[in-house]
Amino acid sequence: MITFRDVHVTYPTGTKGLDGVSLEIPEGEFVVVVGLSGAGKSTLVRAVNGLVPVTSGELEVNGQRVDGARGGTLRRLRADVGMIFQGFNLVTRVSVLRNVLMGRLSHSPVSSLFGVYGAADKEIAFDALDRVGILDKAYVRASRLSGGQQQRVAIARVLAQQPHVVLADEPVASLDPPTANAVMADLRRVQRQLGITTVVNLHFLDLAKSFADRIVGMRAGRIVFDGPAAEVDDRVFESIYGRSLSVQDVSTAEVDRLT
Ligand SMILES: Nc1ncnc2c1ncn2[C@@H]1O[C@H](COP(=O)(O)OP(=O)(O)OP(=O)(O)O)[C@@H](O)[C@H]1O
Repeated sequence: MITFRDVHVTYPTGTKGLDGVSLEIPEGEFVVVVGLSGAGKSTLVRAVNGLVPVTSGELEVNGQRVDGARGGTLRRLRADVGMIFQGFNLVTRVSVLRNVLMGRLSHSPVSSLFGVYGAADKEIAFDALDRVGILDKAYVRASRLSGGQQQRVAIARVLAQQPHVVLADEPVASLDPPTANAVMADLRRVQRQLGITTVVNLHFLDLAKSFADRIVGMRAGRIVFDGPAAEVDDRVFESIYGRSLSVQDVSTAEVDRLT
């Protein structure tokens, strides 16, 4: 369970990232956050693992307060919250397996410091690779994989971490539309299999509607819509984006389907 209670984030520049956000995300839900650039989507997601400090209000993850957490408390929290980034953040000069094993760092810090992982850690890493369909790439250098495959490695690394919460900040923004769809389908499938609470920022509304249980719409640091994906119609779209739907708001795959 993730709970925001009247959370404000003000950056040192004075810009408001979040302006009084209250939100409850129950365990096992798949939530997609949408909104214009600068609406506060990344700030919302990054606040959950303390990457962005909360200025005021309360933020709790599985009963643990994130606001004000530091040191060991923050490390324990981050061990339980996996993060997937737009740019994959892999170490591309080493193998896929080594990258996935990095997800075990918070569980076996001493042995992994020396690059030695136990059989149990390797089994977890192989299982994670299998879940995203790239087990055959385990010994391939990460740099040799396509963007979609690299993001699957990043998903496998997060799964190897065995977190209760996964955060994904624009995870498919650098992929072409069919690959973006396939990677979202992988993320959604493993999320359902393992019941991990997942919060994803997405740019395209059709992707958000296809994969979300629930959509949170943001505008100027505030939540302007919160409901099931099926309830997002043109009126809701306008409340989030301040204008009607245009061709730039849907992925190429959706444009093809509509024309
Ligand atoms: N490190 C920072 N320092 C100062 N201002 C920031 C910082 N990060 C974000 N902001 C500002 O906070 C507001 C919310 O930004 P945020 O990145 O959360 O929006 P977003 O909806 O994720 O946008 P995008 O889709 O472009 O990533 C914006 O006005 C942004 O310029």
